[in-house]
Amino acid sequence: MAMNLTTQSLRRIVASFSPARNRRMPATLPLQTSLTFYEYDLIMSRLSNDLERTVPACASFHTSGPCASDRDDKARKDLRSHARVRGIDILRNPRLNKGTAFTLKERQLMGIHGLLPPVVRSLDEQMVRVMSNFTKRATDLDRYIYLMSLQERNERLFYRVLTQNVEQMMPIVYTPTVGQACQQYGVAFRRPRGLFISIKDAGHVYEMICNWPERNVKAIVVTDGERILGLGDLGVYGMGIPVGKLSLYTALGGIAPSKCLPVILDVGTNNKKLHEDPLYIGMAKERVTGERYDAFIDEFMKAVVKRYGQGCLVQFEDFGNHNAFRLLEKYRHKYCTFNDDIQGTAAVAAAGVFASLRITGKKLVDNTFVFQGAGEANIGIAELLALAMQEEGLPKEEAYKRIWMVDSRGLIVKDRPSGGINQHKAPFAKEFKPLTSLEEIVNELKPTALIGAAAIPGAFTENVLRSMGKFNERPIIFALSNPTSMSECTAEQAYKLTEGRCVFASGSPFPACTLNGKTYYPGQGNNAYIFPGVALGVLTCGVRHIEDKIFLHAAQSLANLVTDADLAEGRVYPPLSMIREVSARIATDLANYVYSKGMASFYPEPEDKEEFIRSFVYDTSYESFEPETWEWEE
Ligand SMILES: NC(=O)C1=CN([C@@H]2O[C@H](COP(=O)(O)OP(=O)(O)OC[C@H]3O[C@@H](n4cnc5c(N)ncnc54)[C@H](OP(=O)(O)O)[C@@H]3O)[C@@H](O)[C@H]2O)C=CC1
Ligand SMILES: CC(=O)C(=O)O
Ligand SMILES: [Mg+2]
Repeated sequence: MAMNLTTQSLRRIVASFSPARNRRMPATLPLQTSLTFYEYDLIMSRLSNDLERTVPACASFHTSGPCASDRDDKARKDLRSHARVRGIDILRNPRLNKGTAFTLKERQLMGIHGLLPPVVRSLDEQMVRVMSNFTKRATDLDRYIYLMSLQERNERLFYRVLTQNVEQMMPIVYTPTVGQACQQYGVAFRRPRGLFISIKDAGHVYEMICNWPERNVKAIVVTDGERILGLGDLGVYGMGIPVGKLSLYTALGGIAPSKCLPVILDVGTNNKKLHEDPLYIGMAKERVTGERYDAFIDEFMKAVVKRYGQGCLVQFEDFGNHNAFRLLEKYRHKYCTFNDDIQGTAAVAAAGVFASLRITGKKLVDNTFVFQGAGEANIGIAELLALAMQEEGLPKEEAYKRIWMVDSRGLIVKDRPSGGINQHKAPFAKEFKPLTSLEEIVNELKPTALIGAAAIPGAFTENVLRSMGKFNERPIIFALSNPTSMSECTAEQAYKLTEGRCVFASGSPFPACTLNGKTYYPGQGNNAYIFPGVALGVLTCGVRHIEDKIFLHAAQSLANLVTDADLAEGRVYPPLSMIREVSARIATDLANYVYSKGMASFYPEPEDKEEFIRSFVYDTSYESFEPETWEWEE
């Protein structure tokens, strides 16, 4: 039963306490409440003690009882924090701070009256000020720094701004600007955000994780900074990526910020420029590799489970190729984990391909794919497309036959004189002559789809694009490399050189492009369409191991959300303005799927999956700290 905590009922609680504490009694509060600071403080500390006793660290995303919903969890956490924090410290705590939105009564109760300008503003009014400040900044990097400082100051306002202006904000907190911010992290750095664990701390990783103030973390994005977007090894400067990805966990997936932890594992950097950078904030030494590296990652994974439980999701992000695949294999059946660059990217690209088929009118198996790049992203996509073809009844070898890959040494063919074919590339190697130029490869193979993820800017040359237009009525061209500076071609080049016939998507956003009076809206083929929804589904349903079929399912779910109107405008993804809804729908579809396959561990199985999923979505409205408005279950 919900109960309103009135001054009267609070008084009753006070009466039941022992007034043994020796405290100064301040003057009674003005305004409606007649509680004294003494009474108020007593209640808060009593609540704090009770909560410490009664709110256990949740074993899963949601447990029964006090953590039944995110909102309850949050309200209790606010109470706990509130109980300990008073005065100026409230304003310094981004999770509690509401800035000028604190009411007069809250200001008086919490000891912050006079520490803010006298005006009281609503969240919407605060947003107007933020947007005005945001647009006045001279560069995107300035906007990034501005938004990060807002996140440090007032978390709810930050997320309200982000969720209500996704199209405008995503290119700043995410690709491409986050790439620039990482490159200049030494300058952009203001306050540390997330957990920095150095290999020098090996042996103490658990204790360091325990230093993180949140006790109910459910999602970690971790990197070692070796392959940050297509920008290479940025070492600890890569911390911008877990921070940015987790902002999207909350803004797009609705996972509360208190449940998210960004981590950078500092094992050094092989980027010589950083060794000489006086502003570098990490270990300016060559990367540690081999057994010591592996033991460090193992220790990290064990420490995560020890601190946050087996259900804590660990998303590997922007690891170097040589570690990404083997760590995925090592941990995928042992922990709740996935590699976003391999599996998340696979799902978003496959979804784009599935949606494209409605334009080209072809079946998946009727396509010939050429992948430029045979790394994490493209191997992931190729494998998932091969799996999708097998699901359509094609034998595995036949599926691989339709997929051609190109790496830094050229077309991947059997017994290639230049070698370099590892176990991930081998299934795609063909009996064919070795070719090195992409133009030549496209002319020989006449692919229906060309997918680039090699971080070679301009790799889709004029000749390549024209050839794609010559061989196909509706060529599929995906330029997936990030950030924008690494893109294989621009949207404009792709549309112009194929007379507006191509089906185009890019990893980083490109503006709409008008050609012969028709406007095309290029879709953003970025894993941001996948990981927030998958994470939400996995965490709420208690999925322990994230199989590839989950990503295939997410891809199909995303493709199904593309409308005919989207396709008519040239989009193979729903518009970014819909991405929050998309994430909730993917999570709901996943919930249905994982329960039907026995992959969920949260029981009893919720009847209405959509309502179940949506009940966890983080609410960006402010919590009231006026005791009269509190409600909780008895
Ligand atoms: N849109 C999205 O959602 C995502 C985009 N990406 C982007 O994809 C890009 C690649 O990432 P990832 O796959 O993880 O990186 P990897 O380092 O794992 O792979 C890069 C691949 O590119 C190949 N390559 C390098 N030079 C050339 C060349 N001249 N011609 C052809 N191939 C070449 C490499 O060849 P070799 O094997 O011989 O070294 C390797 O196979 C990045 O820009 C990244 O930002 C990544 C994840 C998600
Ligand atoms: C988008 C992403 O994950 C990448 O470019 O690495
Ligand atoms: Mg990535």
